[in-house]
Amino acid sequence: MSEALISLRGVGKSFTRGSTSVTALRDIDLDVAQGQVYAVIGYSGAGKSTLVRLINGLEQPTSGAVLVEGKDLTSLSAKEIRQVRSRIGMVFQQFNLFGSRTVFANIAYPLQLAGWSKEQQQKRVAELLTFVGLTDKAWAYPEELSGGQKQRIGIARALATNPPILLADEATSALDPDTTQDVLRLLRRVNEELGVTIVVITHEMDVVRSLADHVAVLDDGRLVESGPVREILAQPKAATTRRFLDATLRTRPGDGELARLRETYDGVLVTVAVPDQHTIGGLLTDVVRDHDVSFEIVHGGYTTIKDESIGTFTIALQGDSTAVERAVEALSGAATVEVAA
Ligand SMILES: Nc1ncnc2c1ncn2[C@@H]1O[C@H](COP(=O)(O)OP(=O)(O)OP(=O)(O)O)[C@@H](O)[C@H]1O
Repeated sequence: MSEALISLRGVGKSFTRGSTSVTALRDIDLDVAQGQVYAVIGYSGAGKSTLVRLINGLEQPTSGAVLVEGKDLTSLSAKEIRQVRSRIGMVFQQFNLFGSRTVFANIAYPLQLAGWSKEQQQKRVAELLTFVGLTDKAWAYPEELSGGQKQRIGIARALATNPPILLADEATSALDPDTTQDVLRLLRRVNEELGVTIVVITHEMDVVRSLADHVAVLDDGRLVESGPVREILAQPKAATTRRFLDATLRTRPGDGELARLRETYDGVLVTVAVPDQHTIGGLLTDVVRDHDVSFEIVHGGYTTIKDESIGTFTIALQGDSTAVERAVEALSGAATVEVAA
């Protein structure tokens, strides 16, 4: 049995409509370990919703296997799939609250379905309302709440029966930037304080940056890149990932910016990603001291990822070609380095 809480093994999914077939996912391998916040990012049509429906057992893959807590969903009965689904809390973009029920009744609903007693329900709903900071809204109706408050209630309801996994499908896409940050902070607490493993589906790199520790990038049904967020942000390999980053992080020069820098500055353009705020100065000082080169910082800055920051600086490195090569080698020993072609 794999150690991952969720595993996709060579998963493909096609839909057939009449004589045409659409392939939504191709040969996806993905492992989400217990305790992780794993983001799946992709543009519209990349296959994100299909992936969610496969993980929560609403659809079966055309090929490959989906495992949740070691159970292969492709080999389970409908009843067994329902049991697996009860281990996954769902949070939706449009909140999906019952408008005719109070906040209390919305959160109590899954408890009622699971057969909890009235007293147990009351105790659990009170705990959840405290956790999401909305004890004063127990008797309000969803229409009386702001979008952010609705999503807090959506999260409380998803957590009601203590599922070990939370699947958040574009959970902040309907919210403004400030409210988005509040909800992302709440999701982090869900992960850190309650130990819930979270899979976040999003089209926003900012969500990945503030919340996730791992990320997979989907493009046209393919998983084009995956790994720790810090590594992918520091050195994205796939063109799709770079597009996402160029749109959100101003610290990495895009192709147009690199062309402009090349016209403006002499020397070799080198982009250096450093792991924290205290590294770049010392690193560049050492390189200039040890090698016969000079430099100018021409682009870059710091970006916050969860509570840490990484710096990405583009420098124009000047000197003879051997010295520049050695300097790049020295930088590569201490940081992630990309030399512009
Ligand atoms: N039930 C279906 N029948 C036919 N085609 C489908 C079905 N569900 C999804 N698709 C197709 O599969 C591809 C991926 O769709 P999916 O909804 O998973 O993408 P997405 O990344 O979630 O996009 P969005 O962000 O726009 O929701 C699209 O080409 C879509 O048209």
